[in-house]
Amino acid sequence: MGFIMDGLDAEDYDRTYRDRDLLRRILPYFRPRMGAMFLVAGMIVLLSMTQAAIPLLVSYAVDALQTGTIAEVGWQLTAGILLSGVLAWVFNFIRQWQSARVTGDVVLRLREDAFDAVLERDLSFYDETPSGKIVSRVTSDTDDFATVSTLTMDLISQVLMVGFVTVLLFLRSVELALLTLLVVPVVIGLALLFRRLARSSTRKAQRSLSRVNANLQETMGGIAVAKNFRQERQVYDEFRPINQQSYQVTLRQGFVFSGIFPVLFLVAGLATVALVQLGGGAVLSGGLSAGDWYLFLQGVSLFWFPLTSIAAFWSQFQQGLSASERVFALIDAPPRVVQTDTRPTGRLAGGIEFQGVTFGYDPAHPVLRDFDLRIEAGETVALVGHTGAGKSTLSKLITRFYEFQEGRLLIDDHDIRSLELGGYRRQIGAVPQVPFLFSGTVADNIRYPRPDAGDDEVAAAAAAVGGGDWIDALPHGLETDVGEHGRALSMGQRQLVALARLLIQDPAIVVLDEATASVDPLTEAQIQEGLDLVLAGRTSIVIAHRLSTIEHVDRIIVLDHGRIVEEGSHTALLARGGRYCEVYNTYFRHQSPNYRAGTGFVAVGGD
Ligand SMILES: Nc1ncnc2c1ncn2[C@@H]1O[C@H](COP(=O)(O)OP(=O)(O)OP(=O)(O)O)[C@@H](O)[C@H]1O
Repeated sequence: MGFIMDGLDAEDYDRTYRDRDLLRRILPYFRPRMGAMFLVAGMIVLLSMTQAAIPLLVSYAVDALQTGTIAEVGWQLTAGILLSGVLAWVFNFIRQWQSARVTGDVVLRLREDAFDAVLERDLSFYDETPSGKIVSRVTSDTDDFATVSTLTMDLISQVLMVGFVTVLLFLRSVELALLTLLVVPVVIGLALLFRRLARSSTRKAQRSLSRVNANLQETMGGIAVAKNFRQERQVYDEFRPINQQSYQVTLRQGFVFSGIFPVLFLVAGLATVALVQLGGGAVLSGGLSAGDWYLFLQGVSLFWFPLTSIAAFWSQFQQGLSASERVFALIDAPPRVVQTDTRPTGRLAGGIEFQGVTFGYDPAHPVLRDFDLRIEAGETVALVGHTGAGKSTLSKLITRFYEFQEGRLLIDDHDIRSLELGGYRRQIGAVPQVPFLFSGTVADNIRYPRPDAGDDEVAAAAAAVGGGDWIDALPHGLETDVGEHGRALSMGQRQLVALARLLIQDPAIVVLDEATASVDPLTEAQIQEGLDLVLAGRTSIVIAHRLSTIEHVDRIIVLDHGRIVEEGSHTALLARGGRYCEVYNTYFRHQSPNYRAGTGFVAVGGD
């Protein structure tokens, strides 16, 4: 079938499934509802039979009119038509109801699996895939897949109906049946032509819509910056042509979709004219009864409807199949971080050793080459270096968010790949520059790593960080709502919450990316106190941005282009006058209370 990635650029993990494989992936979702599926199939057969019975009964009535026997059989035929109508309604109701249940169940489980797969993905997956695209796989793609199941059931019902009508027509008159069948190639030709037009216009419409979504997402994400620079007009001007393009493309799609039915009806009308003409002549010459003639005229429309709807929904059908392919590709994407064993970690001491590690986000362009570094258990290490030096990369390998290509990374002398990942991660406290807070209260956020932590524990952790004064500044203390992403708290407060959260987690290793955003001196002092408390007794790797941190750590590691160029204590490195002094002059010196602009650079005597 060669499914096409309609409207979405292929991602790295996308794959093309053979029809057989796709079917094998799809079927298990329907299996638990087999009973309901059989019921639906039964209803479809019965519905098609009762629907085909109505024109048949009417044709008998027409014959009875012609032969003058209507008075005798009229009421029976009327009752038959009424009964068929009622039964068709009942069968259709059961069919729709049951298929809605089946489809609903399938989407429910598919979406759960897709969401589960998303949660299991490595961090690299999130770096590489725009979040909007992941969301659309879990939501609209699973919906599109549901459309396929509904359409498949409709399709089966319509094909059955065509089958019944064809048999009926042949039973009544082989010539006229063949004449009716003559229009089939015409319809199929038109359907194929339409399929091509519809698919191309649908794909364009999807793409233009995803451009609108992407633009909206970016605008909302950067709205503060846009407002700050008073760029609302420019943002609007950028949005307008994208929106207009979407309008034009959707209009074209509407034109194509609305164009096909009049054309198909025209062909149906021409076929009906031919049947009226030929059939009417046959009735007059006595070769055909009036009832048969009526049945054939009805047959054309009974025939026509399924064929046209198969044509009309073909593109939707394909779209749904490729949607299912996208969802399964997401579920089946192989993890990059692979553990070779599940060694229980117990309580880690926290020793870390990189042995000849080579790593690149893109393996062809390594960020770290043959990298060696040993961090003793309980040591506090500051990583410094210019932007892009590889500081965050080191922390991402320690947190096991990324897989390295060569070398070994040892944790307490055990290969990191041999550890039970869940247990290991629970012992790693990672704090990003801008701590992420989830919607809820301050207390909820502090409790996040250990939901069973009692109120006392949470209050004690909050009070321990920075002396706890910061809690008094919150309108409702620990019960203050943090707002979306913690926006209702100041940057300093968010950092304090993150530190209290770390106390509750009680990790053996802390990986902390210090905030670059400056906070007021009081909060700064509170954060410093909090840090001292949180880092004590743990192995800590701090991507340092504050002078007070680098002055107090056990060892500073200066990175440049993924290599260690210097290491030692703050005073020793300053005395050496090497690369550290450059970094110090650039990033830290101005934070010193003795700093005067333009004076007092530390002499750089190194390379
Ligand atoms: N997700 C990513 N995908 C591809 N390349 C990346 C990714 N993250 C970082 N890099 C690249 O890896 C190199 C090291 O980046 P890293 O983030 O480790 O630097 P850093 O020292 O932490 O810088 P900064 O202080 O600016 O955060 C850079 O060249 C960067 O472009």
